[in-house]
Amino acid sequence: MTGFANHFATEAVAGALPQGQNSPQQVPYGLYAEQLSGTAFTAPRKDNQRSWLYRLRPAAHHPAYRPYARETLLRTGPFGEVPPTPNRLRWDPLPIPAQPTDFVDGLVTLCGNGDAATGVGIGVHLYAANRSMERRAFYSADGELLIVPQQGRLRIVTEMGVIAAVPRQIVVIPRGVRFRVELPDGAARGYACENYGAIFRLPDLGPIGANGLANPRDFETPRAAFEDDDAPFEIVQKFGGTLWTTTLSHSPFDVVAWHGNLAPYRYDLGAFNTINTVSFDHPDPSIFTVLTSPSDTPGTANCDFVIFPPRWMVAEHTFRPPWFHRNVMSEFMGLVHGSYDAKAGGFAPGGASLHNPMSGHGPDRASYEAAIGADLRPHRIEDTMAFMFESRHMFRPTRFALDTPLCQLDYDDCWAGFRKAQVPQASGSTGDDNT
Ligand SMILES: O=C(O)Cc1cc(O)ccc1O
Ligand SMILES: [Fe+2]
Repeated sequence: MTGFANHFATEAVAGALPQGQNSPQQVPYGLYAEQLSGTAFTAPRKDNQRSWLYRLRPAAHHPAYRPYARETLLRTGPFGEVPPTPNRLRWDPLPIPAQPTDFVDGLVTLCGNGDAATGVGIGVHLYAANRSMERRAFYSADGELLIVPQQGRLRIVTEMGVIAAVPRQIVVIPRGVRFRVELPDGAARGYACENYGAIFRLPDLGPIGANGLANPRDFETPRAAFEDDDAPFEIVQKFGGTLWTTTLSHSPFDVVAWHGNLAPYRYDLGAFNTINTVSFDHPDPSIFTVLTSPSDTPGTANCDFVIFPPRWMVAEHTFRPPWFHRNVMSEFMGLVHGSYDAKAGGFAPGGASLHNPMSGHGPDRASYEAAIGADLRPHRIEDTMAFMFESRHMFRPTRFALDTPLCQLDYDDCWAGFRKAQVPQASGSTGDDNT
C-alpha cells in the first residue's frame, strides 16, 4: 500500500476488519481489538499516529519478562560509558560474524545521544548477522527503528505485514511493533537509527514547492499478513536500555487485520528526487533530507536522515565536493555503496564516521587536490549512496566504538599536509589595530 503515513485499512481474511467503528462489542471471528499508539492520545491531529490491530489473541497475553541472559553490545541514551570526545572518528565495516548470530544478537551500538526515557535523541547501531531469527521476535520500546541495509537482503516479518528490503532501500519499524528478521542471502549487514524522539516525517519543502525530495507516494506499507502458529515463541524487547525476554505460547505475528496511520514502511532511496544547484556552490546537505525527526526548536532536528545519492554535478566555477565546515549539529555518516566524494580513501561501504559539533572536517587532501584541478564539465556522480544521521545533540561513542580495532587511529591524517596558502604581505595581521 503506497503513501507516507496514509490512513490504511487492510485485512488478510475477508470480513476481519470491523466496519464503521474501532471497537465493536464483538469483533469479527472473535478477534481481539488493540490500539497501538505512536503519539500521545492528545497530540495535535496533524501529528497524531495510531493504528487499530485485530489479532488472534490479545498482545497482553504473555508471562513476565526476564532479563535477557546473553551479552549484548546494544546501548541506549543516556550514553555515559566514556566521556564525549571532540575527535573525529571513523570506523572500518563490521565483519560478518563467525559465530551463528541473528539480527538481535548482531546489533552493536557505535554512538548516540539524548535519553530514551525522556524521548530525546537517537541511538546509532550497526548490525551484522548470518542467521535468520528463528521463533523469536524483537521490538524496541525505546524508539522507532530506521534500518539501512548495506549488504544482503532482509525479509522482515512484522505484526502488520511482511517487508522485503534490499540495500538502497530503507525500512522504518514503529516503536513497539514486533518483528523478525530473516536473511534470504544467509548474511546481512547495515545500520540502524533508533529514534527516541518525534516520529520520522517528511520534511517541509519551503520554496522547493509542492513536490520533490522523497515523494509521499513512493513509501510502501505491507498489507496485513498473519501466522496461525501455536508453538512457543520468544519475544525480546529493548526497554529503557536493557534487553528483556519472555516466551509466548504462540506466534506474536497474529494480526489478521489492521487500520490506521502508524505502520512499518519501506522506501527506495533510488526514488529520491534530488535537488541541487544549477548555478554555483552547493546548498547545505539539508537539501538531501529524506526524513526528519523534529525537536521542539523549529528547524533544529532531533535527527535528520540525509542521503548523498547519484546526481549530476554541474556547478560552475565551484569547488564541487563538500566544503570544509564546522557544524553546530552532529554528523554520523555511513556508506551503503560506492565511494563518497569528500573521501578518496578510508571510508568504505559498511564503514562509518562521526563529526561532532565544531569539529573541523571536509574533503580529505586527495579529494581536495582533485577537486581544485577538476575540469568543471557536467559530471554525473554514479554508483554511490552515502547517508547521514544529523542531530542537534552531541553524539557520545560507546566504549566498544573507541576500543574496537575497527576504529581508525589514523583518521586525522587524511587532513594532514595541506599546503599553506600564500598571501601577499600587507597590513591586517593580528598585531594591527584593525577595527
Ligand atoms: O560532512 C559531510 O561530508 C556532509 C556534508 C556535506 C556537504 O556538502 C556539506 C556539509 C556537510 O556536513
Ligand atoms: Fe559535515
